[in-house]
Amino acid sequence: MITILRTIAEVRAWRDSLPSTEKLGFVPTMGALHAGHISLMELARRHADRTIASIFVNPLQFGPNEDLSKYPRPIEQDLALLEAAGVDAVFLPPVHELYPPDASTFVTEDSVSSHLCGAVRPGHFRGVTTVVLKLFNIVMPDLAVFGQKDAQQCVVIERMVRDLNLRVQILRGPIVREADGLALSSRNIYLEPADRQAAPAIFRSLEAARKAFEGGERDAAALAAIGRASLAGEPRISPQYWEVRHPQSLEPIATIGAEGALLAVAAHLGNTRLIDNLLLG
Ligand SMILES: Nc1ncnc2c1ncn2[C@@H]1O[C@H](COP(=O)(O)OP(=O)(O)OP(=O)(O)O)[C@@H](O)[C@H]1O
Ligand SMILES: CC(C)(CO)[C@@H](O)C(=O)[O-]
Ligand code: BAL
Repeated sequence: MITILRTIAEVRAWRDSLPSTEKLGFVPTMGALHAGHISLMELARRHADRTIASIFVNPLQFGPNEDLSKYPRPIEQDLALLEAAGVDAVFLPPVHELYPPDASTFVTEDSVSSHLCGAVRPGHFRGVTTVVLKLFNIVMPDLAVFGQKDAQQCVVIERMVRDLNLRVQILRGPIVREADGLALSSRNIYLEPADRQAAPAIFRSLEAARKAFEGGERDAAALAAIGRASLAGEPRISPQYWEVRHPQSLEPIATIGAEGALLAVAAHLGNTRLIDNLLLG
């Protein structure tokens, strides 16, 4: 049976009960679990002796006009999926357990957070770094797993771990996709049928740029133009950004060199905002 932990004290007692020789793997999530999340649980299980997940829809990373209140919360189904995946424990804190009403200490990463999603979701990564550091301090994992689907989030967390000397190893899990290429996301359930049909055009636009890269194109502006033109063919999709960036600094680049590049897209389909990306080189 999976152990359900709702308070910080319960997590600490569970953590303290583990043999000190055992390695603990941690997978933070916002729930509404799908096969992408489960692949991260499996990755954690392969690299650790015990695995703990968290499910917490973190209010601090949602903007005032975002989908915090309607974010899906199918908790019984999530627990069944975690149990079936062989996860040992799950932390399900209520909001007041993590955020006292007068909380006044927050974590801000000032460089890689400012690009891409950070530029269009002000305060989002401050919410992510704050909650992830808090979760790390509560769970004290040896390793933590994040999905490449949220590529910028991976870069931000890796930077925080480096800059703050956190003793946790970060692993990235590859993007799990539907058969038609759409990256799995908890937000896909918001899509109207016609938007769901249109959505794989996002991945196709990344693939179009990858094909050009494999054909020898190294000019970042040319690759971005190919990706944007491909996406422009799908009228139901309104791109927010389609960028070619340095994979670690997330700064714009002119030419793709030995370090490769991150192709990153965010787009709206109706009221639903989806992101996707692809690493080159
Ligand atoms: N398709 C996927 N493949 C691999 N990992 C994923 C995938 N989707 C999400 N993840 C990862 O799961 C972790 C928890 O993410 P989260 O709970 O926000 O799910 P999500 O499906 O990305 O939801 P959202 O729709 O809010 O973006 C993150 O590390 C995220 O990168
Ligand atoms: C890492 C995370 C669980 C922090 O709330 C969230 O941003 C997510 O689900 O990717
Ligand atoms: N996986 C990203 C969480 C968010 O969009 O808030």
